[in-house]
Amino acid sequence: MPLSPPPGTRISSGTNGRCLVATQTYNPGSVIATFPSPILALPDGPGAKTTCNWCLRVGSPNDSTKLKACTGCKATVYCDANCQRAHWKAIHKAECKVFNNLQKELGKDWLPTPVRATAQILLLLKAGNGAVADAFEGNDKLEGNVEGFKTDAKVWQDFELMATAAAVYTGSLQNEQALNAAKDVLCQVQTNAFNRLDADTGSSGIFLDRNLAMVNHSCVPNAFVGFNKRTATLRAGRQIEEGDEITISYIDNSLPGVARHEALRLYHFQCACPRCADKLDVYEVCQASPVIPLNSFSLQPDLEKLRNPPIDRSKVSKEEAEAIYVEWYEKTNSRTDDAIDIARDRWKIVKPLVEAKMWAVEPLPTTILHLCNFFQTSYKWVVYALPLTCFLATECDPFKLPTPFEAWRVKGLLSVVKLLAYTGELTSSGELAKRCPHEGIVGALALADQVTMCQALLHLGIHHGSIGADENWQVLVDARAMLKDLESLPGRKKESELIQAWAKDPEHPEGRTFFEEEVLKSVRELASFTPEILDAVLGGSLEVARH
Ligand SMILES: C[S@@+](CC[C@H](N)C(=O)[O-])C[C@H]1O[C@@H](n2cnc3c(N)ncnc32)[C@H](O)[C@@H]1O
Repeated sequence: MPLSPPPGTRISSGTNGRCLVATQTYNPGSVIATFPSPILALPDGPGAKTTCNWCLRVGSPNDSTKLKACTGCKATVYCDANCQRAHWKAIHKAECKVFNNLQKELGKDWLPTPVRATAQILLLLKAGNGAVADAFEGNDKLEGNVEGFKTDAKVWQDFELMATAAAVYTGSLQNEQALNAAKDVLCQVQTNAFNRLDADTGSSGIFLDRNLAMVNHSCVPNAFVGFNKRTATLRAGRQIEEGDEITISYIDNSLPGVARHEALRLYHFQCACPRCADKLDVYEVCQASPVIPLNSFSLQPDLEKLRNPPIDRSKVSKEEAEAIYVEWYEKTNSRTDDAIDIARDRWKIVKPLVEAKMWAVEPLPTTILHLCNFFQTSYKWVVYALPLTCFLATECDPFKLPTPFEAWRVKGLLSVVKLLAYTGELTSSGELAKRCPHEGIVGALALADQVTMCQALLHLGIHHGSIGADENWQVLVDARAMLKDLESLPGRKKESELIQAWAKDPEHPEGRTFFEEEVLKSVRELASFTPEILDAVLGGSLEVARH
């Protein structure tokens, strides 16, 4: 069967191989296509025992609906009999034997993700699955970049081992030709499968759909992909005109060039997008972004600031910024010692970016996020995480990701809500001052209407989350439930009406003033403590408990 591009698109061929082209216009956020029947959708290696192997729901320890193991191999788990039956029919009937042999012969009960994915494809080919044969062996087969992978001796050695393992476990290793076929499949999987990064849980798995795999990469893409269970959705990130090539980013495109090019090595091409060609940093990409106006309904509605960020470029050149990233990564990324010691060493490295106020240039936002995560795991310091999340949501994320409906922007907003719900309780029980020695934070929270703040942030998160993600995204479901609870609180009629008026029309005069006075002002005040907290904690003058 030839490729069948979704309605509203066509497949074209050019210098970058095949690509997907729009045959109609798409507005920012509109769905271009959904892909509900992937060839591969599996959890990461050991995740096979903690994630439903069919619908990919991640189990959690406090989950009331426990995942049940396959009684045959005990190596895969499922939500219920329906998920198990569907997986059995699709692949597990053949795969169950593989896991059984693996346990008998090697005492192992999981396979590394690329090995399991390759094994699944080999089993489906063996069973005569036509769609899989078309995708992996037909005239229009998936790109594998085999010659490219061979040029890196270390990578190729790993690939030979993984392909051999998949061929042995599936009983396909009859001869040299069969081994080469397994290597081809592995290369095709590596080139075309998506890391199914789950914005709820962060846990990933992989996903491969033959038509979705036709979308090429750009570091300034016009579309993005989201995952929900076994379905991928391709959405426009900005306006796409008829005839435009649809592009997505295969990597974290907010990273500096040096890191993006390293991540793209796996795909064997030199990216020639404007971001790479003109060596643009995040601020320059943001300044040129056509979606800036969408931020008028966001926590950074100052569009002028997005167009002219208050940074001092004379303090750090682009080359220096890239060198900072490399030093940060090489010196601290693989360390496993005390989180605070690592964070302090990172702080020394990122200092020039701080002086230049380039808060959105990586690795500065990640350095702040790591400290924020550290605070959140500590009973004594958790309140300090609030200013940091406010800062990330106003000074980092909007510049890194100017599209306000991207899942990570929405998640950033909702992290502020979670912390406000916590500090709100501490404030009303009179515990806040006892728990938090920072007078500025305590004072700001005493004056703030934390319920109104949560309510406004939930409106923002629900509005943008509904554009950028599926309606049943758990983050959205939870946000809606929380908003409903807050809106039913007694004695808050006036506040609720004003926030609802603003949410309906961000230019509503009283609604907008109320949002600016009661929400933005407090968020900005809390965020303003961040540089000083970072300096005190990471500079070493304020001792924090170690883990
Ligand atoms: C997922 S496939 C995309 C479809 C591919 N063009 C094809 O014809 O099958 C990924 C491969 O497409 C090519 N590719 C994707 N984006 C590219 C780009 N921006 N420039 C050059 N090649 C690109 C690379 O060979 C990459 O490994």
